[in-house]
Amino acid sequence: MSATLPVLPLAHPLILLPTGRVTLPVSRRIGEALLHLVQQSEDQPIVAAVPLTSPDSSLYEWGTASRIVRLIKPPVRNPKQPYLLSLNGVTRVRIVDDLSSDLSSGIVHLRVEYPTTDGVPSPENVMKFKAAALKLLNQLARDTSQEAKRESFNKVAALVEEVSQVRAAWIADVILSSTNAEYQDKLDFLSAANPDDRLSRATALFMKQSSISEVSKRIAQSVDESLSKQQKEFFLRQQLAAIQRELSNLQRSSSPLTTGAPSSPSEDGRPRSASELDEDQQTEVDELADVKVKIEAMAKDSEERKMAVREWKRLKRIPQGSVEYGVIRNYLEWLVAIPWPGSSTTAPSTSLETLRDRNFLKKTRQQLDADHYGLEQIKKRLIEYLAVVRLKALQADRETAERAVVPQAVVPDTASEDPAKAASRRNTVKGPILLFVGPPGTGKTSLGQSVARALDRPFQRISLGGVRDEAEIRGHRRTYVASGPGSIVQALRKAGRSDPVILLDEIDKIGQSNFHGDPAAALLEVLDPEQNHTFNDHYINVPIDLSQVLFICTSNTLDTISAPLLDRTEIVHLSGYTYDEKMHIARQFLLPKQLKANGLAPEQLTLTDSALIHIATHYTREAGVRSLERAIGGVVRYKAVEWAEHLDGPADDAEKIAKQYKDVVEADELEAILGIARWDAEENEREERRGVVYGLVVTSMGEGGILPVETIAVPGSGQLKLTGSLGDVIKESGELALSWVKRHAYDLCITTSRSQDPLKYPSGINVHLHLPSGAVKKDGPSAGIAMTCALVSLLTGACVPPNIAMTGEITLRGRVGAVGGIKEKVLGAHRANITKVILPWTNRKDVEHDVPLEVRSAMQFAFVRTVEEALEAAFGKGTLGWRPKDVLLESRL
Ligand SMILES: Nc1ncnc2c1ncn2[C@@H]1O[C@H](COP(=O)(O)OP(=O)(O)OP(=O)(O)O)[C@@H](O)[C@H]1O
Repeated sequence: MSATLPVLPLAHPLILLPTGRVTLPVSRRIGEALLHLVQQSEDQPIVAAVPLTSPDSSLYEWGTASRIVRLIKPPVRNPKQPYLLSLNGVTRVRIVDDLSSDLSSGIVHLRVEYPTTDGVPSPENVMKFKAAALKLLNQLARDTSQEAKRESFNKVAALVEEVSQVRAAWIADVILSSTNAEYQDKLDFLSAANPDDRLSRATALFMKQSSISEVSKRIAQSVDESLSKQQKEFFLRQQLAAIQRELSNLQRSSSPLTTGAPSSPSEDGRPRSASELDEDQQTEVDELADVKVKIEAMAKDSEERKMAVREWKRLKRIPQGSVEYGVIRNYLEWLVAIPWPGSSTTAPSTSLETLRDRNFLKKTRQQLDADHYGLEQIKKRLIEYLAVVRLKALQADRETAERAVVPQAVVPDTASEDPAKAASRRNTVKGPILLFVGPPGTGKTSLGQSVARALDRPFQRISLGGVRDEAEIRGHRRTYVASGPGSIVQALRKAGRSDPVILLDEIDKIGQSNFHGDPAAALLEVLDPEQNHTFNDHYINVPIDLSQVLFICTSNTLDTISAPLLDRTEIVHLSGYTYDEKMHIARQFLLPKQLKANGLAPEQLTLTDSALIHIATHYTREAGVRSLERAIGGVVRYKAVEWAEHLDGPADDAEKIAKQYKDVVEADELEAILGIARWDAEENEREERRGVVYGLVVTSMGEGGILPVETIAVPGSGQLKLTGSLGDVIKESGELALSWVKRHAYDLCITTSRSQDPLKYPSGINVHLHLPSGAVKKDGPSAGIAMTCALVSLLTGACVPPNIAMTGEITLRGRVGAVGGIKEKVLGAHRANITKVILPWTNRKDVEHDVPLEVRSAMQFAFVRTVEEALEAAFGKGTLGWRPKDVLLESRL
């Protein structure tokens, strides 16, 4: 039978077998011709899909009559895209026309012949075909890892088994059209129209396919084998190392005479390796053995143990030289180094014993007194705190003991215990978290150390100043190159116990949330008793229980600490020392410490009281004692050199007497030893000037001091200019002060009528108000009265003496409101030789409670309620010429 069919050439190496299906892109021209065809015919039109045997050759003699099942036009917005054509192969056709027809002009119509493809193949051929097909299909099903594929192979296999003799050739077409046989084989198969012929070709092809897949499997297997050989080698090497270790142990224990081996143990008692080249290998083995022991010591069924075992197994599988090996080993070393509470290698806690001691509080007091002078309030607070810690620990201990006594059946299962309850039980061991706030050098860190000593726990300090990256606290994930755990885990490892005292230094300087995460939030998790029993370090990746750790925080100021963090702490203020306290600290602690550090005996150097006070007043001006310690250190070092020269000096008696060593340092020698006193110059500079008044401040370091408020008048039109890195609040204080002064300019006799603006009368001026140290940021409302006094001084010409300093917020109505940091400010003023301070009336109690008597008695205090009272206290009674009160106006107001 023959017919004329439109011929679709299939680009090399595409081929469509009967029963197969293909989707291919076709050019616009062919697409349009096919579309025309589709539109013309009622049914799915038939085309002859004929392969091109090579990219530029003519048509193959055989093709497949196929139905067009779908033709997709390119989208309108992109007409250059090809058409998409889906064909379904129906039956073989042979072209009986000219095979070299010109195909470039689009679809050509050629005469084709339908060969007789039906007929029953011989049973022998069918049997062979079935066997080959089943073998291949089973093999394919076995080798594939995809479940769906396996199922479809099995289905086809079932079909093959059941297929009748008549349909056998058809199923050969089905299988071949979906397996990836070679192109040439498929072409041959296409040309086989006779069923017997088709079956025998298919059988040969299937056999070829299954032998190919067998060979490739064998290759894969041999690759696998060679890999496991590497692993085998690794294990053998490990065993070899172990055998070598045992052998050298044997050698060591037997006498050198009998063995004749020159083996001597090394200093640490380990056998010395035969060659130094083996030393590394030996330590490696020892270290790994150590890790193993520690893993075995971990609590059974604990998370950390599971993780360690898993990683250990992985380590053993990996070749020793690989990068991954190093990473896992490093991780394991960290994991086992953490003092896990349940591990038998973790140092046992002695603190419970210490807490049980009846004299615990007495001893603690003695410890605190031995380490620090003064600080009565703080020591009292610490004793209270430690008493609470003790009570709670003992209570928790009692509860545990009771739980152990109750028969097993009644004891609630800990695993099924409510986690909240478990947490609260854990929390009972702890008190609140202490936060020491104060200027540098006031003993915050050393108080933390004293607490650790009193509790007999290891002490670790983590400095948080400048920590911008969350990973510094929490560690980097293991996927990072050179990752490691965060500072908390490092501190725990160094402490070696699960209950150390950890001092988180300078929490006010921790970075805020940024693209490196939020370090403050990580810290919050560390400190929060609700969360910290499952602290998650990114590197370790096993929850770590921090509930036994006693955290103490220090900071210089409270301003930059986030509210949630503050909320979790109990604040203890250390405001700084008076001169008297500094003298005692210097004599009892700093001088002996420096003498010891510099190799002098106490009898070899004495500093007179006047010398010590001179150092404290003229060479240092700080709330704490760190500079004082440094200056004393300077004096001691100077004398140490003199002493050394004296010892090494000439033997000649006369000269020796001339170079006599003097063991006392007087105040007048200090200039020769320490240089010119820094603070002398500043004091001399302070003078009485129009428009300048001294305010009281607390710096960002928490240290009190004085700060001049300077004002000048420049020609202008009544503007106020504020400079000195001022924040919004302090700027508003400046404007408030000016408004008050303008409002009272007439009363202060600055203007001659109420309607006149003092900045415009008698001539136009601008006022420039500046707070020096321009680079330091300043803010807050407490400079209100100082600014008002400075403006009044500028506009009236009256001056405030330089020994007066003041602080206080003002309101628009002229009231003076309370401010904070009174103790720091007054102590700072005292250090700066201020003799009179003006403070808000409402801060009276702060002075009485907080300021030491020694300072109170050395200074004069003026507590004021209104700006008028402040002006009177600053300028002196009667200095400012107040106009008699305008009774009428006041009553109208
Ligand atoms: N009351 C005191 N008695 C004895 N020594 C003290 C006292 N206060 C501070 N010191 C000593 O002063 C030195 C500085 O103290 P420390 O390092 O504790 O200061 P700090 O407040 O932690 O400072 P920073 O805020 O800068 O960390 C230490 O050598 C400490 O022993």
